[in-house]
Amino acid sequence: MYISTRGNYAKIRSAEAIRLGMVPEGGLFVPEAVPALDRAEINRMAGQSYQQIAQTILKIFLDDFTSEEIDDVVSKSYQINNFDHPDIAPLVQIDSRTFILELWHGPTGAFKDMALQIMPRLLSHAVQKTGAGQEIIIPVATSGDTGKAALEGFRDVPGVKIIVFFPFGGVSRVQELQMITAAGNNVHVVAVKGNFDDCQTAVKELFADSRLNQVLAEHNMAFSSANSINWGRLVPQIIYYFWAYAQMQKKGEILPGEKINVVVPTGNFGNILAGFYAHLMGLPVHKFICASNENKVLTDVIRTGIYDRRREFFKTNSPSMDILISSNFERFLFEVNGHDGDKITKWFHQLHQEGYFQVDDHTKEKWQSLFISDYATGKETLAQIKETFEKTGYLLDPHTAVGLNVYEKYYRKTGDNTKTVIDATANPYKFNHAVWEALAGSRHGQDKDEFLILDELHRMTGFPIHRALKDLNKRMILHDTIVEKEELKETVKRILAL
Ligand SMILES: N[C@@H](CCOP(=O)(O)O)C(=O)O
Repeated sequence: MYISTRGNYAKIRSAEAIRLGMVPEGGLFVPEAVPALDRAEINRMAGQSYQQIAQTILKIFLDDFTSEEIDDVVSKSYQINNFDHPDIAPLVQIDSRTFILELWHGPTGAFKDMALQIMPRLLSHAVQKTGAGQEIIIPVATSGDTGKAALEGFRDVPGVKIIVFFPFGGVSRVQELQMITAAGNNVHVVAVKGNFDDCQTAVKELFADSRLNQVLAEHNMAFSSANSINWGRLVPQIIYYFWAYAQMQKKGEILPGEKINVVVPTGNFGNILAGFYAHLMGLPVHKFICASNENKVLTDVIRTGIYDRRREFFKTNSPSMDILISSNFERFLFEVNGHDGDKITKWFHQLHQEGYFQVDDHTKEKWQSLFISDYATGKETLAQIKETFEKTGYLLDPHTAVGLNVYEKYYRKTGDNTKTVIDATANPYKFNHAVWEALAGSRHGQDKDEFLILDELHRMTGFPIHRALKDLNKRMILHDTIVEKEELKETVKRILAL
């Protein structure tokens, strides 16, 4: 069963949680209890395919779906037409202790595809199961990657309309083009004069607006979410942590039961939280290393227990992590403080009203031996891309470079030789200007055409061009709406003709 992090909603089954997206009154759905996998089952995964591991994990969490339904969605989602690598998420070794988990082989070149290729199928089943029969409206807030992955995943899905809001000027040109050229008879893309937090806050307000939800219901519509606030987005992300562990075991890099480190560059805390759920299920993890860019609200809260968003918002060269209000930290706090919904309600109310909260020492102690946090500046990010390429021939995107940079700092400080998996969250060619600046050592490329740079980078590095980016500059612009951040609700009403 699924419960609300704020204790303000009845227990529901997974299909209902996925259909609703988030708790309408505020709060996120989480499993009432996290099921444990026994050691033998985790060891068996070393001989299994990505699809088999996916089936195991999904069946545990989505037990109101039939086994046939899960098998069907898994085989349709994680297949070679959707992912350009037979491993789905290949694990690449770059030195004796460091392994890069490439999560960007899906259709849009970002880790979001790992969940957004399967989630639309889960949502369609969820809608049928809950008998709601309404048209599902999915407002999405994105800092660049979720938007395109959701547009791709939900394109032409019957009974669904998707409206993506991205910060105008706050995403890379490739990310922007991927979204504004998105085809499909049910997709809308809107640029917002604001940052990601403005988009995400406004989207959450739509869910909480009872009058608007009533009007929607009168038109036989209902909101759901494709962001990681939806449990249906998060649960598929648990799979790849077990997969990575299984690959390490299979390659003989670790012994059964040996602990690994997991490094996650993260802004909305969803990706690292999925790893934490894997750990709660029994995945042997020594340290989770949470890596931020200059918007280091997560680094600070993990270190000090004080969540404070009253700070300057930086536009960085790892824009997908330009986030100060990290939705999934709420789920994390709920797990570590023993499901105390009252505390969560108090803290998140204070965050909303006053811009900060401080957790008690007891709560902070619960994560301090397991979680490490640090951040990389823009300059360090570029230097990491260059250094890694020169040393290993491996090309990092800026977000993955943030992860590796933070990990290297941790390694220098501790000498911890534990084998380490770093989530590679995006294809480097989604961020050509930053990668060019890193490798060429100058900002000259900033004024150059994005796709000329892409070609030059390709020539320089030999790194293959992701299929999603090949003819992106030749596609027609289909979405050109730009709105003020205060106009988001009106925009939704206009699109839906309410
Ligand atoms: N980094 C994300 C922000 C939204 O995160 P999500 O995991 O909640 O969808 C993005 O690229 O849009």
